[in-house]
Amino acid sequence: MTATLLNGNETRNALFEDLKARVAALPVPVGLATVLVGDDPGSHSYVKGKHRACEKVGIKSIRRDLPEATTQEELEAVIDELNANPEVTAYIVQLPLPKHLDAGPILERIDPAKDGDGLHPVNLGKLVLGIEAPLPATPRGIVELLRRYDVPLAGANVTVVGRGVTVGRPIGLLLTRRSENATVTLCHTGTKDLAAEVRRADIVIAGAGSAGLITKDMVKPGAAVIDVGITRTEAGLVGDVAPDVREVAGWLAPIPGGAGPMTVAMLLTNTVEAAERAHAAV
Ligand SMILES: Nc1nc2c(c(=O)[nH]1)N[C@@H](CN(C=O)c1ccc(C(=O)N[C@@H](CCC(=O)O)C(=O)O)cc1)CN2
Repeated sequence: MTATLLNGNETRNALFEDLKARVAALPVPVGLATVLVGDDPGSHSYVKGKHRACEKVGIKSIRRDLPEATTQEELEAVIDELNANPEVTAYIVQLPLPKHLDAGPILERIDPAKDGDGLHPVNLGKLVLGIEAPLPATPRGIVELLRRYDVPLAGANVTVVGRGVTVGRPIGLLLTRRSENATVTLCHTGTKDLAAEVRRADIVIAGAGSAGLITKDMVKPGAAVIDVGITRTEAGLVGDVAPDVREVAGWLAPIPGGAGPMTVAMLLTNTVEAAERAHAAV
């Protein structure tokens, strides 16, 4: 068996076409801002990708690039400026922040109505309560990808590996909504038997950031496997999922070309929805 590839690049491009039409139909300009602190090459590359995507869809993009030595107070001042800036429909703070900065109070300071990433505590709370709000971009992208490829979700056993705030923690909240109806197990470094948890899953979502962690022998034949654990090596990008998993999986969202491009598509979707909501409110 060779897995069907869940093609995030193709799906993102289709979503961009839809977003382009929605942006053109809005009588108000749409603006997405990014805040990037420091010199991490990966973060620089993701932010660049977000601005390139804005250009494709017709969204004005605004950059706030700050030096590594930026203080918590200086970063808070940038957040306050973006909250007040009428050109900014939504924005994100690129994660991870340098170690001397505390991401929690920064994310909390973002105006929840301008939260492009859906990571503000109020918006995560709304997700728990089933109230409409911006959704975390990567989890939303994963659900969209699974849906577009007709991967059965209702009643599926999903094993998530990794408890990070951008993927592992929120993905269970999306997949256990009534509309998805999956059963989710969240695994982490304290999990006693990771192989057993992965082996019984119909869907595996690997976001631990540990290269090659999920091996062929751990995957149930025919399962859907979503790789979101990027490690940068000299040889290039390596995912959490070993390459030969595609020989047993039914579906595979690989790195690169799977869930990653969907993250950007969903960030732009959150931004357009914020503009539509703001316009409907006037
Ligand atoms: N504020 C946020 N920070 C981070 C997020 C996030 O959603 N919000 N997620 C990741 C990084 N990320 C977006 O910011 C991201 C990761 C991967 C991709 C992507 O398209 N990956 C490509 C490969 C790209 C490459 O060559 O480097 C792929 O998988 O095909 C886009 C965005 C952490 N931080």
